[in-house]
Amino acid sequence: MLPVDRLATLARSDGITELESALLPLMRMLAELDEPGETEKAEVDRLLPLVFAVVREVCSEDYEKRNAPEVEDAVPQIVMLSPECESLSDLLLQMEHYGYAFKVFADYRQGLRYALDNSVVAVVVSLSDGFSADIRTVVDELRRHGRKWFVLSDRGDFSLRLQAVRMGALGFFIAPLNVGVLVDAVDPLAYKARDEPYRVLVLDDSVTVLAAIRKTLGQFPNLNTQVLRDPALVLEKLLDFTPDVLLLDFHMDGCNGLEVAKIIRQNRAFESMPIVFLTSETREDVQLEAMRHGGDDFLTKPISEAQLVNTVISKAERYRGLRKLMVEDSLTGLFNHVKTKALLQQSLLLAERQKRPVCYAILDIDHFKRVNDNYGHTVGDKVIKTLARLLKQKVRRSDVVGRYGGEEFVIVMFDSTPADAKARVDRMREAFGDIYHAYDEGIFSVSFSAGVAHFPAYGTMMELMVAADDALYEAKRAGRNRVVCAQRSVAV
Ligand SMILES: Nc1nc2c(ncn2[C@@H]2O[C@H](COP(=O)(O)OP(=O)(O)OP(=O)(O)O)[C@@H](O)[C@H]2O)c(=O)[nH]1
Repeated sequence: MLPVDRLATLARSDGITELESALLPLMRMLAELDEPGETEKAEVDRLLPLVFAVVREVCSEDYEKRNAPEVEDAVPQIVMLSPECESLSDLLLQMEHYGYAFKVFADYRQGLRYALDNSVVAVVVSLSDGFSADIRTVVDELRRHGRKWFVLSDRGDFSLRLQAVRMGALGFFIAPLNVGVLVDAVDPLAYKARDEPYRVLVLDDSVTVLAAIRKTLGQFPNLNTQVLRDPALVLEKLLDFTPDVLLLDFHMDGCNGLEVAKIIRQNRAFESMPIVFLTSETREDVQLEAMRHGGDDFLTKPISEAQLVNTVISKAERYRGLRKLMVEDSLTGLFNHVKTKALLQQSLLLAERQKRPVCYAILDIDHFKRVNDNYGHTVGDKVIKTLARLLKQKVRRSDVVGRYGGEEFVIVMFDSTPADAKARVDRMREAFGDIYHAYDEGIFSVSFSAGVAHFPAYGTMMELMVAADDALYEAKRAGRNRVVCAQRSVAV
């Protein structure tokens, strides 16, 4: 095997698709050669810099960071300074179910030291008698060290609220502290939206153009740029990289950008992905024709850096916004039905390729009609939102969690065995059952039932979904508040 072929095989097995794509033209050329002549040597000289550029990118720290395996986030911590430790044990348990570690200190100085020495999301300071001198010192220190803090008080008069605001309190709770209110206040601090860089794919057969665009866009940490020279690999690359914008050369060897755009648009998944043509074409009729066939914009070569960056960011931003609206369920912010199914399909394709297991769970809140009938639709909606938040906090980053409709949710767990999936969904079920939901006159709790099915034991998406549904039905029939696994095992 030639060294270049070996390198490509390694790149493929390690999932470094950029390197594999960069090596392909070189391998094709070498495969056809007996004796390299001057033209071939010149071609090798032309292709090698691209390979080296990819190797440099792959070896960079940034690439490692982007491709690093997932690390589970640490459990976010809330510190409570309150003389009434015992009465807070229930709140402590409830906060744990919402995914928080909750520490209570009766000794305010000790609590302060803990909050300063550890990474805490927020501190709740209980005032039994307004802001005493001691409490003032404590909150001054919290403020000086940039810790976020809230007041908990049994009175909420204007003058006390004013003092709290002046001392930098982020919020004011009236005792007894309602867990839902506390979670609503601290969630945005603990789970700041992760701003993933926009993904930009550039398809151009000129190494010089690719290198120049990569260099310009590479200066922006909010852009993750990958390049491709071979149009034949574009669909695979789009599936793999799912770019937010594609920069597409208008004139390439063997085919033109318009034809590539038409092929891309024939795939539903890429119907609305922005395509920006890179061209030296200035004729209006050609540009209009290209727009008619799915182009969104033109960048005329030579492209100014400012114009390139502005166009890429504005197109990617709009597409992300649009996609968010299209894929999210409006009540819970989870993936909606259509998107969840698409992601399940994607996970199964990947699992098949990589010979890895996937578990699919379907969850349904028990006797939810009664919740609506007894406490009202608004309270019912809150219960749905609470379960959504709990699931979001309990799943791994690689899992997919979606609202399938009504009071039904699904979780797709990649690389998960049935026993592992069942145990995890069971923990979610227990946590959900322990949560108190509030209505006008008191509190109540609810449970959910779930069915879990395993791929490849159930080898198609339809089989998997039907098996999980049947298992859910079985869980309901057996008395609810339980998780049932579909029983078929993998043939060895
Ligand atoms: N509040 C609220 N209720 C909803 C929503 N979507 C569906 N529902 C209600 O959810 C209830 C589902 O009830 P059923 O499917 O009969 O089942 P169930 O009462 O949950 O009983 P089991 O599933 O057999 O345990 C219906 O009353 C729907 O009106 C929603 O978005 N908000």
